[in-house]
Amino acid sequence: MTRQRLSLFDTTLRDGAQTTGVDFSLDDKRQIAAMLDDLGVDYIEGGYPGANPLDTAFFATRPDIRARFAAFGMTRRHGRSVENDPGVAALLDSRSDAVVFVAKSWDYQVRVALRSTEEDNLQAIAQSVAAAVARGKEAAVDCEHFFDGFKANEAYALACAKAALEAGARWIVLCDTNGGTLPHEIERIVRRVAEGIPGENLGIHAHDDTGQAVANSLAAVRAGARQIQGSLNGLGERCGNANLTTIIPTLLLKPEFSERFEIGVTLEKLTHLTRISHALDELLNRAPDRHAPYVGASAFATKAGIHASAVLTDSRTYEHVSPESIGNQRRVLVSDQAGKSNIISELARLGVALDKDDPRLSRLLEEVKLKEAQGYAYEGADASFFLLAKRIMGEAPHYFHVERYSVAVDRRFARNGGLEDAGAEAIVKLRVNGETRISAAEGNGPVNALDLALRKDLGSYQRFIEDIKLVDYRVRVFQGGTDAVTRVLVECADSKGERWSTVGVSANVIDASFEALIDAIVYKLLREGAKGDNSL
Ligand SMILES: CC(=O)SCCNC(=O)CCNC(=O)[C@H](O)C(C)(C)COP(=O)(O)OP(=O)(O)OC[C@H]1O[C@@H](n2cnc3c(N)ncnc32)[C@H](O)[C@@H]1OP(=O)(O)O
Ligand SMILES: CC(=O)C(=O)O
Repeated sequence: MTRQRLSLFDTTLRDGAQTTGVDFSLDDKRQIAAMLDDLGVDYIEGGYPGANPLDTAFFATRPDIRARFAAFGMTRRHGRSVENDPGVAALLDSRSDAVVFVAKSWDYQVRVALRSTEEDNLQAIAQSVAAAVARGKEAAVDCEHFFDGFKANEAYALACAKAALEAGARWIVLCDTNGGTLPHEIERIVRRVAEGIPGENLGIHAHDDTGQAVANSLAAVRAGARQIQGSLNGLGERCGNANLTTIIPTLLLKPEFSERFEIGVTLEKLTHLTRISHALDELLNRAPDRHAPYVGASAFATKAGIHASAVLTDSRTYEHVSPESIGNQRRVLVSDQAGKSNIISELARLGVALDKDDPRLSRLLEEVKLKEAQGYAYEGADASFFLLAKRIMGEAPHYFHVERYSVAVDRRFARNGGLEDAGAEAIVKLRVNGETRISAAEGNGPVNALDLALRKDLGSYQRFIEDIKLVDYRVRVFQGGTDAVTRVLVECADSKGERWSTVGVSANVIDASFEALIDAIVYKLLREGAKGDNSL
């Protein structure tokens, strides 16, 4: 069976710029366009030239991309001619390959939002499209509010779409602008539209206000639409747009679509998708969504023991596609939901072999469950889990012994009550290499001071820990009330690029932090192959 071509239209840089909290720079736009182009989308909508200086500058030089570069903007305004509309002129003058006109297709919106007439709106669509085509641009029309408009006045919504097609638009994009339409409605309406407008001219632009933008896009494809608009990581106005990071793997990996359609993204490029999704978050300074379909860190993470046992026998038992196909990874987590299979798998990842019949494995599993009941969480603290395993296996050397530590917090206030100075001092007394050493340090807070004092003088072990950097510190208080227990997670890195996480638990946040910091150092010493101190 010959497969039909589906066009992918990315609007990360236009509708994505309408996301709350997202503020692209020119350089961000250039980098994202390059990533999208490399991925293989067909169109990159760069923004709205003429609406703001950033987008105008972005369209003043065409980025060096293979994809079609699309400029977005309104049809000519009510009461103006196309020739005399600066907004239309900015679109036509931009260095774009395609122009996407947004046009109302709901008669109520024409009257209320545009304060125009139905007839004038039809003319604005036709005249704007014709002007773009006359300038040698490919034209598309985003029929705003199409589905609500269709339900209210089917004839007028269709007339808007037809006016665009007859004026020469390549794509008539049906927009679920308010995002309230459901998949079965989308499928029914697109089928009806496709009776008068060829499917190869129809696109879908869905918003996620009912959490179904992806389902709505796929429903439109089933009904005949041949272009999908969407964005990376589902960025977009309000709840976002259809998430291309979910749609692309679905089109390539699910036979219902992969057997009927082809897209510009290859299976090889699909293996870059997880990296691209995370790179976008990195640019936006956002934490990646761990639970994102396909690309999230938890998308192929198995926590339950029953699942882990089966996944390790045959991954297809609990995975709908292979994580490698999207460049993601399988993770088998250690927690209170774990069985021996989880433990064996995580130990193997950490380079430790332990047989299923080894009694130390049962002891380790019991200890994990006991500790988790006290508040420890090994799922995000692989180094502490490694140390726990090594201690139970009798393979954890003693390096040093902390006799005591103390921390003082210093706050000085000005006469007007404002904070004048703030800091903390810590003292750590420990035995190492047969000697007692006392180290003091100042820090910007108690944990910082403690960390610096602890790592100031570890005798012969100092050279192994010089390059440790504390890169993340997270505190969670749970159980609530006066019996609250504090869990601290610490993430460290070294100059080799290794990262490891440790956990500490106590009623006291400083004690919990101290425990996590000690684990972080001991883990590094163990990984570096440092010999234990026999004098302890
Ligand atoms: C569904 C969507 O996501 S559409 C995309 C929305 N994106 C944006 O709006 C982001 C960029 N927008 C902007 O920077 C500004 O809104 C601009 C520069 C485009 C326009 O700014 P202003 O001239 O100050 O107008 P304002 O934003 O207040 O109102 C929009 C105007 O466009 C008119 N308009 C809206 N849609 C259309 C349309 N499809 N065709 C013609 N005119 C339209 C409105 O009637 C209103 O007209 P008015 O100024 O006579 O009242
Ligand atoms: C065009 C657009 O972004 C919408 O109708 O939602």
